[in-house]
Amino acid sequence: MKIALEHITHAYDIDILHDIDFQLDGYHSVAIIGVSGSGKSTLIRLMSGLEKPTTGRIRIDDLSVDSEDYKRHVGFVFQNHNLFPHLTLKRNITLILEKTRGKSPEEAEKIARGYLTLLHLETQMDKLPKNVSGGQAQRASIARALSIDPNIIFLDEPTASLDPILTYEVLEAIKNLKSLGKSFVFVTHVLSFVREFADYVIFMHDGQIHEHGLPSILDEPKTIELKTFMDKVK
Ligand SMILES: Nc1ncnc2c1ncn2[C@@H]1O[C@H](COP(=O)(O)OP(=O)(O)OP(=O)(O)O)[C@@H](O)[C@H]1O
Repeated sequence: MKIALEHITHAYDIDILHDIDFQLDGYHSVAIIGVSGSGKSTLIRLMSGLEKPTTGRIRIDDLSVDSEDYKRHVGFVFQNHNLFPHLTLKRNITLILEKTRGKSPEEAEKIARGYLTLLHLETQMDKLPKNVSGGQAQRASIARALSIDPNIIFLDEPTASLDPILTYEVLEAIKNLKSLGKSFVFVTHVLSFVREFADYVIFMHDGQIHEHGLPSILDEPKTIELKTFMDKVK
């Protein structure tokens, strides 16, 4: 995956991201870490094209993140599963495939079943989100993100609302997706997962990319801010 962040700033009522200028090429699983409020979610939303930066330009795999071509080929998994509550896990997927990808009901059913099975939800697919565990619902939302056959999947703290056992379950499921040959950009506080799954790490501090490098930066932080962060989350 090729990431080009060109002088990105972003403000809500105050400035959140401050002139991020950053290029990366050749990595497939990029973790974004940092303390709460450092701008991780904002950055991943901008990279996925969900929101536009106040100034600057983002290109990923040589496509502007504003372009329809880019948006059609990215999936996003939110902190909470964001499934439609009145639809079964399976229908949450088939609806999107039918409405946004022009799939026939039969094709959509086949794709949904395939990804739900990959995420070990074959016995849960006809249930409503409220009738499955938080981890199962989150795995269904990962299946939904995969179902559109994205090149890149963005995950914003996919286990934020889960207890340690469900967190483990969801992170194991994500690890198993590595063989699909997709790229991943994810925000997480679970450093053991970063060490196992990421091939590159971005550490955000105060709205900037403060330190970045291979996962080994976690063991040998160069800045006091990353060192302090590591001491806190250990
Ligand atoms: N929609 C919004 N409107 C106004 N301010 C926002 C909005 N979204 C985020 N912020 C503010 O922007 C700053 C960065 O938020 P962001 O969610 O990107 O940080 P984060 O590092 O992902 O934090 P967390 O780990 O708590 O999710 C915070 O101060 C937050 O309050």
